[in-house]
Amino acid sequence: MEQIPYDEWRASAVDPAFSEWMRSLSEPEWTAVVNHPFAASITRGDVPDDDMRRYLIQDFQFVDSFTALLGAAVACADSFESRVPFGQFLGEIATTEELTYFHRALAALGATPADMTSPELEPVTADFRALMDEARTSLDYPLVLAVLCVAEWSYLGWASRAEEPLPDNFVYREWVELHEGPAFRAWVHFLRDELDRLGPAMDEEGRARVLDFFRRAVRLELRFFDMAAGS
Ligand SMILES: Cc1ncc(CN)c(N)n1
Repeated sequence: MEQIPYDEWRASAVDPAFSEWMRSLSEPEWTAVVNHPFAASITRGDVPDDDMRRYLIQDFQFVDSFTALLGAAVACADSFESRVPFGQFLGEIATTEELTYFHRALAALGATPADMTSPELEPVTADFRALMDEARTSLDYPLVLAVLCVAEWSYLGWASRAEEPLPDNFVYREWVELHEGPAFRAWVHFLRDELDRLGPAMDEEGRARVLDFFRRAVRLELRFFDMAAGS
């Protein structure tokens, strides 16, 4: 999509938020992620076991780098008020998502301990980890935010399309619930608000850099679901 400078774009935008500028410039991939057939299949609970196992094994490796990236956000956020939500979410991910959900879901899907600790990384998983590591080692708060925001906002996008009743099988139901609901919405809201606060004060070059990380993350989200779907 053509890259319209933020200042020009916001003059006529319905929602002039910086995060919305980046999201709209990440089409058509953004819409392809939130409407991805694999994600829709999760919400219905009808992913074949082998595919769900492969996806979660790879995602556990994603979550490892994602957790490190949250730590970087605590370190490089520009105020105490901004550090706190990252610390809170870090605590949740380390208990709910990592320790509980992944272990139970992968056990239910027949994964071995080696699948969790040392699986062969799919190319997209390695590329996603490399992007998160690049953002983490930059310790550049807007870049860290861009990658975190894509990961969480896009997941809220597909998970909020789930129809009630959610699947009985906890592997699917809990994965949807982890990415939906008031607390997760507030978290995504916070990430977007932070970008919306910082973006307008940046110069064009700085914004282009944040946009580049945002777009790369969106493309990786799409490749990740494509990998999971075996396409
Ligand atoms: C690939 C991916 N992207 C995002 C999320 C949401 N934390 C995730 N678990 N995995």
